[in-house]
Amino acid sequence: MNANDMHPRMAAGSRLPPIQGIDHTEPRGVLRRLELPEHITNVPSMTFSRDGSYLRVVEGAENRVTDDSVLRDRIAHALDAFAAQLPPAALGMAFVETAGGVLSPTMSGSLQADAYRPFRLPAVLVGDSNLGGISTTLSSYEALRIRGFDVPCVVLFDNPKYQNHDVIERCVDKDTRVFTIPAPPPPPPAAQTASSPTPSPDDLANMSAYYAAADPHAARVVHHLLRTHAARLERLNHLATAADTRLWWPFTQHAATKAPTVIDSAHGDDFVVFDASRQSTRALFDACASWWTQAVGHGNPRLARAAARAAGRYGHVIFPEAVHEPAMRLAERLVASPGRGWASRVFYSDDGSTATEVALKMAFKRVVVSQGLVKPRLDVIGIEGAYHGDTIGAMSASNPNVYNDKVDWYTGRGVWLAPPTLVFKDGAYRVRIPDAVLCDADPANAAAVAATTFASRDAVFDKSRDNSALAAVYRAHIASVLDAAEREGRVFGALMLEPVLLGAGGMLWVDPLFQRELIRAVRTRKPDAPVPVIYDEVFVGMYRLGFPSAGASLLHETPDIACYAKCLTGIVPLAVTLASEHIFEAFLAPTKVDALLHGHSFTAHPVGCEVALESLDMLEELHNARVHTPGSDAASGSAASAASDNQAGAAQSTAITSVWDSAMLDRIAALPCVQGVVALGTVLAIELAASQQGYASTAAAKIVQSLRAGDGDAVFARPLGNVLYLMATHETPAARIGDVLGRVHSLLCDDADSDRAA
Ligand SMILES: C[C@H](N)C(=O)CCCCCC(=O)O
Repeated sequence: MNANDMHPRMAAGSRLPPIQGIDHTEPRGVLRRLELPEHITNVPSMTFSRDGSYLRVVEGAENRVTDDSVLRDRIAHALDAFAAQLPPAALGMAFVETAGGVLSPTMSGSLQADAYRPFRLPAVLVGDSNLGGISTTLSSYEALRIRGFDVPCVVLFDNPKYQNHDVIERCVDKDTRVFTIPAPPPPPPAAQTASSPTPSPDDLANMSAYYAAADPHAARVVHHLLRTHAARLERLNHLATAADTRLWWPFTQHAATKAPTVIDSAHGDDFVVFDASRQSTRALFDACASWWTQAVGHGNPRLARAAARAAGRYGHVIFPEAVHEPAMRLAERLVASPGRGWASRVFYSDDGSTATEVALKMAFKRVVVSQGLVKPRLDVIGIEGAYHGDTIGAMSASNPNVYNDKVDWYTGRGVWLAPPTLVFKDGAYRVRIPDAVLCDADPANAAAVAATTFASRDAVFDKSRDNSALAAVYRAHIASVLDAAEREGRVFGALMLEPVLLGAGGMLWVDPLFQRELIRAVRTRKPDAPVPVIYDEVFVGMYRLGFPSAGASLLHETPDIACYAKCLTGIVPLAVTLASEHIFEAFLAPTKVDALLHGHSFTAHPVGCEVALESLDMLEELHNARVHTPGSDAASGSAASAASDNQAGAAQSTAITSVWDSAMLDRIAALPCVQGVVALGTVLAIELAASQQGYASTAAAKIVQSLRAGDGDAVFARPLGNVLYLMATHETPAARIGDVLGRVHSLLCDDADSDRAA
């Protein structure tokens, strides 16, 4: 039976046998299953035997593939070579065969399932029909499923003695079929094979007869694989065509949407998206870190296993007046870092918005109790352009802006200060000071401070700036705004800020000196009952900028309350609000009604807590690796605060690093179409010069679309108006970051040329 007996369009099949790195010729070389066209004989360092069924890996150092990416490149090369030789519109079936078991190590020491995961090829699991085979088969099965593999079928030899397929069939998921194939005849006695390595004519005849008999069974498996493949294509096409008719996307104008991004899976830095025009998938670099949540890469098996073990142990359990290990261990971990030196309590909720809602309730109660107020109308002190979430309470802590302009219930409840911001442009870090701030400057040095620049990122964060003229200008401005507000009878309930970087507000780098002066001003206004300081670190926390707490490390001030989410887990919704003991004590009273009557059904869900613990482990390992890598930026030490030293132990005195290549940043920042660049930690923001600034601008839309096109270097980014921002993880290879930056630079240049030509 040859290939197109299987499927009218099936032209050929190929088989890439396992890579064991040893000389491997199978004496029973009669497995002539799928003929390979003559010209596919030599793929680098892989030699197909003439009969096309075997790969001979010649012993030799150059062939010991000890790097998974090299291994994957070679397999991709072989598969592309096979696909390329198929007649147009013909269907081929290629099998990449592994050996030694799903979790056996490759040359690099990684587990096979992890090494092949980026391909996420549908897995045909060869089960074990012998005693003990049910457990080995199902363990392998679960190991594949937990890593996100589709396993359309499990195939095992029929063994009437143990009937393993029966139990296996009951235990696999509904999208997996179990097939049995007649077992081959026993091999000739060992003596015989030892004396003559070539198979005896009897054995050859037996095996050929066996294969002929097994063919219909094998054909059933191949038909099933073709059906599941066709069904998968159908589902992906349905996603592409129907998504826009059923889904209601957040932050999306459906009237203006183009074809949706059909994400078939994700791994490492990439989405694997379905390209309906080619009926195939391609990789797309997730430069949005899936709304700023990704820090250790997609499809990470350690996180998947953490979720599975907690799901298995607890599922979900109620939390009020209860405790479970993951929640307790995580709370202790968070109080130690980022809460070191100030936090004592952890309140769990579901997402950034709810974490900031909880923070506001905590701060307001503290003020009411410490200042003996009764039902006051409280205002937050905040920074213009700040974003604290999409729930109405969290929105009310932001000044009127594009995100709340169309929200009918929105009532801004605060006093907001226009922030001085920084960009890197033309070789220097330039402070952009709003007129509102400058008008409080002593005219003598207004001009001087207005043109403040810095030669290095570290200099911007240096505490020695506290004695600068600009600090005095900031102090004067802050005092005048807060005095004016209090004269209007405003009562402050909290200072709430996103340390260092306003995310949704346009990736604005706020002058850390200004935020520090604001914190100090608020704390010294009523020293006996200071207004609580809230750090909304939902975006910038958890090493997004390179530190567990960006505020503590880069502003050199610790808060009273802080919120974390996003990178805390990376794969499941979980948020925390950390608080210091004096905040907690405001809720202590004989009556329940004075308690914090706020709680979500899945508060402190064990899956989220366990995943967060694993995520923190990885983030700290990556951080320590960065800090201890000789010659890395992180190792050189700098303006990051002494306070940070008390954050997560001694290792913390590190420089403000950026994963983005500084030479390429210089070139991008020098482009006329670029107003400025901000590169902090894993975040890069490119502010495009545009007549319309801000979220409503469409200045970055074109380059975002261009970036998504292409194969091999396509990039998924989301604009914030005229700001194109990109995020990487702490694991993203420098070469990949270089490719992405190169692509952005060339598109910006093309854009500039086409604008000039227009
Ligand atoms: C998802 C979460 N609400 C968040 O942090 C998003 C901020 C706003 C993003 C605006 C956008 O991408 O269009």
